[in-house]
Amino acid sequence: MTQTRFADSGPSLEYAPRTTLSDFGTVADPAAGGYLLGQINYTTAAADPTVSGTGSPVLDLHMTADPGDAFSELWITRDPVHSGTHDGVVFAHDGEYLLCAGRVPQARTYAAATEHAYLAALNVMRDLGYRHCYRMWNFVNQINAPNAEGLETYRDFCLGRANAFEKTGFGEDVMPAATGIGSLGGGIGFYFLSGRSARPTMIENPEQMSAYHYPRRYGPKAPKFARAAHLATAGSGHVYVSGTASITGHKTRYAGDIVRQTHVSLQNIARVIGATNLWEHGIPDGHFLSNLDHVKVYVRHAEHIPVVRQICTRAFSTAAEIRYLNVDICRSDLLVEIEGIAY
Ligand SMILES: O=C(O)C1=C[C@@H](O)[C@H](O)C=C1
Ligand SMILES: CC(=O)C(=O)O
Repeated sequence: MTQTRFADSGPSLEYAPRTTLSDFGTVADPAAGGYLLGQINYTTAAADPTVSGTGSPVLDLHMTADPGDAFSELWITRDPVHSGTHDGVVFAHDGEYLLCAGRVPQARTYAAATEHAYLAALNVMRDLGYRHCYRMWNFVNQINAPNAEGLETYRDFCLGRANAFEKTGFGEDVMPAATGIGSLGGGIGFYFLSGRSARPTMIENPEQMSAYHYPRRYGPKAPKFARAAHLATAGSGHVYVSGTASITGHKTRYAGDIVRQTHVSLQNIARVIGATNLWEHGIPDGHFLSNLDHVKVYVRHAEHIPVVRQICTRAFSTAAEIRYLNVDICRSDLLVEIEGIAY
């Protein structure tokens, strides 16, 4: 696959859907100048995706055991949305952006069902003309456990995803940013953001091997995602940063050491969004960690959350929305993973 390095990100678009991490159950108010492209609930039980009474996709993810920690991620867009369903996938689009969401029910193995669900979502994007997918999220229950055939569930998921990408040619030029993280139940929930004319630029980290080049020791098919995706919108654009962990090259660093893993994760993010690296990718404006917002911090062990919170509070802006989630990470020796969006 050729890596897009100096992609023409095309004209600056006037807007891109913005999100907010609201208290659970909050619903966007069109009167407040926005339309709800999709609502993702990080909550205490998983459910199949639905289209709400007001015509927005809703996906419930089992991401917390405490109802008090549940929150909703609301993707707000500028124009009225049209919604629909196709083969288990729900979607909404506003003429420029599309959000689609799906779920693969709990199963003994996941590759075939993941491939089918991904193909449904990729077909929706293609058929509606939103070919430029720039961000994917995947929430995989029992992510480190062996499936019924002894293959780690994450690797099983990666196999199905890769097969869907290969069958459609998706990702051959521009790979989206992504997150692939554990959950507390509900099989595999996923949601994607895609644009019609917004051509994302995929961003890689020179300190890390591109995940899609990982050697076979990490699974039969490599994970398929970029370290970040830049969307050229008005101003400096948005940088969607993938889930980022304590990996340099292709190896996990500081196994067992939560403090050092947190610092390496933050260093990786700072490197990806920094001016030097973005310039290398043809993007003139760099960012700092203090520019990151809508941060999700995934921590394997609950007892580590206080120290991770202490480190992240110092690293990010006091204005940043940050949520901490106690879930498994896609490699059994990883203790923490961080994602966010730089505006
Ligand atoms: O497989 C993924 O999409 C993925 C896994 C983790 O490395 C991280 O969450 C980023 C993406
Ligand atoms: C495993 C992980 O977080 C990565 O591949 O970036």
